[in-house]
Amino acid sequence: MSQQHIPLSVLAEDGSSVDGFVRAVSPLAESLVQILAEELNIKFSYFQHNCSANTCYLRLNRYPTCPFPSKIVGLLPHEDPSFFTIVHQDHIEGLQLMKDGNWISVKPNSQALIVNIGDLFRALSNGVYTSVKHRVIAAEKVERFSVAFFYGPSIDAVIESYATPPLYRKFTFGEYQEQTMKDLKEAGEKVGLSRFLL
Ligand SMILES: O=C(O)CCC(=O)C(=O)O
Ligand SMILES: [Fe+2]
Repeated sequence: MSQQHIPLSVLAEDGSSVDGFVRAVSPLAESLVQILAEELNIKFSYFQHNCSANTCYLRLNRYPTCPFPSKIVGLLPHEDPSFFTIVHQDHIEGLQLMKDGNWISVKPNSQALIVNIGDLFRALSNGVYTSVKHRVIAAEKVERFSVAFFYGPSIDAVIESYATPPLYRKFTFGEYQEQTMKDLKEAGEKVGLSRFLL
């Protein structure tokens, strides 16, 4: 597969479809974060302080056709490292979610958006919101595209469980990213939030 990461701050307001997507999804992300934060009594100012067009980004995913779809995964199983992610997929099946130990296929719908809670909201909400493990399977005959909008903070943002007793120790987003890189290098996979369990 190929991926392109674009920080929102470098997107030109050029009327392109990527620009249009960001302009439609950014206010949606702001509304969602207000609703999710209010449920937990977390102040919206926390997100206003830590998240901006310099810290949120788009990922453009392209999954080329694959002659051995049963042997090759399009995108490896992972939880997103953001507060949450808003995904727009095309009409090709491929995205799967882990539920009760089984992979469940998400019915493709190019008229709908998918919202995935990421590890940071899981930690902040003390596990009330759950980051769902997902992957993308490869397809033999058709190419697939998706766009993911990652609502995340700056590297110095402090992530602290809002409830007591906390399930996770306090950490910065920078620490989380460093740990992820280390795990990818040493263990070959992302271990994720369980590294920060108390
Ligand atoms: O392609 C998809 O449907 C999901 C993409 C995704 O999970 C990601 O970019 O993190
Ligand atoms: Fe993802």
